[in-house]
Amino acid sequence: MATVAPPPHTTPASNATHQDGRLQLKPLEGVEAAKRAAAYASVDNHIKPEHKIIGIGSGSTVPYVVERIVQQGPKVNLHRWFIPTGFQSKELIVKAGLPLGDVDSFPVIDVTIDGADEVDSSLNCIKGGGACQLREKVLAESASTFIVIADYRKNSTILGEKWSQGVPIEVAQFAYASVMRRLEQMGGKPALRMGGGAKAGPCVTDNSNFVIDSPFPESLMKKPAELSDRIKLMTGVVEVGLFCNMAKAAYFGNQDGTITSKYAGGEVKEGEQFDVGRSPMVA
Ligand SMILES: O=C(CO)[C@H](O)[C@H](O)COP(=O)(O)O
Repeated sequence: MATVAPPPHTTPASNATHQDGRLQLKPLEGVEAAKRAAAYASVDNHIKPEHKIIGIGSGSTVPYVVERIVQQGPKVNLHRWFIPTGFQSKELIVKAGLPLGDVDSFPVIDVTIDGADEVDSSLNCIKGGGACQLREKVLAESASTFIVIADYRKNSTILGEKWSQGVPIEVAQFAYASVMRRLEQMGGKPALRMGGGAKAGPCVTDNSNFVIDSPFPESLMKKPAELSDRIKLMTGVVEVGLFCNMAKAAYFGNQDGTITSKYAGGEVKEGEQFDVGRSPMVA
């Protein structure tokens, strides 16, 4: 673990207000409550005081990771650096008043925690729903420990079971049409991701590339590592939103408030109670 000096300008945001030793949190229910529980559990189990370089993923579940890290307190956070996986992730770190680092300065990361669009029974993930998969995969690979968090909607046996939008594939703008054609030839149903109402034309990533989303038949999706390698070899493909054999653990928040956790060795813990109101135990 790197030893780092506290940055002079950073003052971590204050913790959630405490009353009689318990956190006063915003009441949540449904999917948001599930996301928060998964995120809190992942931080409590994997972000320890000795962890100084921390990768922060992207998406709507990761803000709860940052919230839980802030609850660990400025004493420990002032001696850490937090590495973002894109613009949204950087803003999360800065607005939380946590020390912002970059992967150039800290190429070796202790722990990266990130969301996922879907996770299979072997912890292979579809990622890139927010078009951040390139930087996310760099930080996932650079981390000694990569942890995935999600709500119950993402917990699958085979990829593609619940996430129907397809595998997000970041491509060079110049090459998108030829990659689309190659993906069709291998059985995909590719679609160029558009910018949505806010932007006429395609979605453009933080790296100035396009994203193609492509579902594939189950015969291909049940061997995600092979599929990822085939796609990655196509000229013009920058990164594939399949994260295979990378996650050490995945935490899912359930509808009933419990947590399901899956581990790289195959262990699964179902229905564990998790009390989000209990303040994190940080030495
Ligand atoms: O890969 C990602 C962005 O590219 C996100 O981590 C993934 O889309 C999950 O997002 P959310 O937490 O909002 O479900």
